[in-house]
Amino acid sequence: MAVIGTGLIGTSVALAAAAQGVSVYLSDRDRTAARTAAALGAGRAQEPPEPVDLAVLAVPPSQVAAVLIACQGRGLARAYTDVASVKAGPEQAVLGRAPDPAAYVGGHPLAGRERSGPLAARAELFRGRPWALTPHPLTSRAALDRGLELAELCGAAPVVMRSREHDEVVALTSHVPHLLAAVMAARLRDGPAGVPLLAGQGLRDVTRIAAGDPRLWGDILRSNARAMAGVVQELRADLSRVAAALDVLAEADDGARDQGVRTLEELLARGVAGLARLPRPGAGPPEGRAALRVLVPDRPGELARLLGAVAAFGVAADDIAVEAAEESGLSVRIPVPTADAERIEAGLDAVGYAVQVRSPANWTALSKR
Ligand SMILES: NC(=O)C1=CN([C@@H]2O[C@H](COP(=O)(O)OP(=O)(O)OC[C@H]3O[C@@H](n4cnc5c(N)ncnc54)[C@H](O)[C@@H]3O)[C@@H](O)[C@H]2O)C=CC1
Ligand SMILES: O=C(O)C(=O)Cc1ccc(O)cc1
Repeated sequence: MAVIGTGLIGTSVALAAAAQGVSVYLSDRDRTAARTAAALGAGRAQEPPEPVDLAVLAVPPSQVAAVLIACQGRGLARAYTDVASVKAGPEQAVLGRAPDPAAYVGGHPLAGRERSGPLAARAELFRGRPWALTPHPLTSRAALDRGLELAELCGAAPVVMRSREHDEVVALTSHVPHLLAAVMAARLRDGPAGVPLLAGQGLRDVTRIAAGDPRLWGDILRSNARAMAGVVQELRADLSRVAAALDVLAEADDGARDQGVRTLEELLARGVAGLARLPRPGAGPPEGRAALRVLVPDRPGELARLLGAVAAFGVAADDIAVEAAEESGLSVRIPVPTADAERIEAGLDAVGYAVQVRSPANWTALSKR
C-alpha cells in the first residue's frame, strides 16, 4: 500500500495498516512529514519498487485530483482512494482529468482530531467510526473492494453512498459545526476580561474543534461551499428569530414577553429533538436493542442499588429512563443489546428484581439525548 500525504490522517491510516502486517510506502511533499511518519513505524519513506494494490491519497480536498493524476501517470498503484472530507468536487475533477477514473473510489473516515501532522496520528483513530465510500458510476468493483478492505483494516464501519449525498450530510454534521465553533470561539477574542475566569465545560464542548488548522479547514469549507450555504441560511433564519425574541424580552411588556419566551423554548426543544437523532457513542444499530422494565420501590437508595446492579452488565446510568410508576415507586426502562437481554434479565432476577416487560425498544425514543 502507498500513502501520499503523511499528516494526521495519512499517518494514522499507515499505522493501522502497518500494525496489520501490510507493507506501507510513504510520501509527502514535505519530506520531514514522510520521514517522521516512517520514524513512528508507519512504513518506509520511499517509492514502492513496483505498483502497489492501493494508494491512499491523504491530502487536502483541493489536491486530490492533481495528486491522483500524478500517481496514475507514474503507475503507482492498481487502485486509488482518498480520505478527503469533501467528495463531489474531487470526484468531478477525477472524472474530467484523470487517466483512469475507474481505478478510483472516493473515501472519507468520519474520525479525526483538531491537531495536524504525523505526530498527532493514532493507529486506533478510526476504530468503530464510520468510513464513507463514494463510488462514481465508472468505479470498478476492484477499486470499491480495495476501499472496503481499507476501512475494515482500520477497524472502521464502511458506509457506501453517492458523493453529492455525502457532501450534503457532512455539511450539516461536520462542516457547518466547524464553522459555528469558529464563529463562537472568535467572539471570545474580543470578549470581556472575565472570559478566562468563567469558561465552563459547555464552552469547551462547543468550541473544541475550532482549534483545527485554518488552512486545511479553509480548503474543506470552500470545497463544500454549495452544500454548506443552504444550512447557513437556515441558521441565519433561526438566529434572526432568536435575536428578535431577545430584543423583545429585554424591552417589552409582559404580553409580548410571553411570545419571546415561546420562541426561545421552541428553539431549545427543537435542539433536544435534533440531538435524539444522533446515535449514542457505542450504541450500535437501533435494531439490535431491547428494553427491560423494572419497578423500583419508594425507598431511599433503591434506585442506586439497581444502577449498581445494571452497571455490572455494562449499562450506564445515562442510558436509563425513569418515570413515576402508577401506584408508587419508579418504573425504570433499561435499554440493552437484544443478544444480552436474557442474561441481564436473569442477573437482575438473581439480585431480587422482577423484570416486568421486555420489548424491542425504539432506541431513539428511549434515549434521553
Ligand atoms: N483533520 C481531520 O480531523 C480529518 C481530515 N480528513 C481529511 O484528510 C485529509 C488530510 O488531512 P489531515 O491529515 O488532517 O491534514 P494534515 O495537514 O495533518 O496532513 C496533510 C499532509 O498532506 C501533505 N500534502 C499536502 N498537499 C500535498 C501534495 N500535493 N502532495 C503530497 N503531499 C501533500 C501535507 O504536507 C501534509 O503533511 C484532508 O483531505 C482532510 O479533509 C478526514 C477526516 C478527518
Ligand atoms: O474532532 C472531531 O471530533 C471530528 O469530528 C473530526 C473530523 C474532522 C473532519 C472530518 O472530515 C471528519 C472528522
